[in-house]
Amino acid sequence: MKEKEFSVIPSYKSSLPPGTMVIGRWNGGRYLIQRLLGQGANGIVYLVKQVESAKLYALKMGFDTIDIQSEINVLKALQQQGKRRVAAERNPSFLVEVDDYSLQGREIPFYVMRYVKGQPLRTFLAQQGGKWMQVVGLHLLQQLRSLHETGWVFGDLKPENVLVAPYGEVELIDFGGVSGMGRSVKQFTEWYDRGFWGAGGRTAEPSYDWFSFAVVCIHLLAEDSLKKAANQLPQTRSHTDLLAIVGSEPSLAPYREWLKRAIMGDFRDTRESCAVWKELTLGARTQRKRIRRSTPRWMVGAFVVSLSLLICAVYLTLRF
Ligand SMILES: Nc1ncnc2c1ncn2[C@@H]1O[C@H](COP(=O)(O)OP(=O)(O)OP(=O)(O)O)[C@@H](O)[C@H]1O
Repeated sequence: MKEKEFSVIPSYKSSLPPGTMVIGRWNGGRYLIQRLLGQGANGIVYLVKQVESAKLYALKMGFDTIDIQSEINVLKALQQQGKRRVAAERNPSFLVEVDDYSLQGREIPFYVMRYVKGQPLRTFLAQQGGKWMQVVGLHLLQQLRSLHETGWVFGDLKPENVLVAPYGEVELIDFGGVSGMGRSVKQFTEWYDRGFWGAGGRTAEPSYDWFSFAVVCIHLLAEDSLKKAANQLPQTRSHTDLLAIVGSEPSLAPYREWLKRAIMGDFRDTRESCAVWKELTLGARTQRKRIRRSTPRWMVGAFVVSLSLLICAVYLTLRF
């Protein structure tokens, strides 16, 4: 697993102020820093304006050349595959430019990517409500599906790596953990790692991502129970704890069948996992609608009373 903490932060790892102009050493691209978007173990991400086009982008400066280069390689490969696919369903131009920036005598590698206007998954659900998991989950699985179908596994799937736009569209960010199918997962985070739960190996395969996504759901919808289970000793901790949470937490009820199958790695492929998710969540929604649409009891009562009064009135009129 990658080392995620730094004891002393050297100046090139601290963020640059807004207004700083980043000029690429090799391509000469000019980007004006607007603000910091986020900072992780691998680098710092800024919102920048490309001077030539005045367009907004996200620019990531890496702390480690090898790490950022492997991230760039994955993005490039995905880009190529995106272009090759007849109608690349998504905008293929995620990666815009790769270059180095000279700062205090150091060459800092950076890449420019599409700016994703969205909120981290946890913030989005906290603001919009847990029910949105149905929509967001499907979009996320569809993203994983296109990744898997092109031979990649996301690996380090966790709430921080998922940005959600206002209508629930999802964008995965941080491709540092993406591994080719069949290789070893190169970056992971304990709770979402199936090895941590003794539920399987760390080979990059679709089931690795299904498992992580299942834990993401449990984390966001039943956090206390997950914390309790994760804090057990490694000898006692196992995926059966996760299955028990899934079986007992009411907030997970709409996803129960999907979660159990994901934890057990029990889908044929990610296409099937999308279909099952869709069926379960759509099923739950139509059922709710049906219940909401059925005629309220008071209305039925009122109708019966009015009908009886009408019959009496007609009877009395005819009689006299
Ligand atoms: N394309 C983007 N558009 C908008 N915001 C972004 C984008 N890419 C990254 N961010 C923001 O920057 C933060 C850090 O980015 P990223 O996760 O790529 O860094 P990292 O160093 O690889 O992090 P980690 O420690 O999770 O490995 C993200 O959590 C997100 O808030």
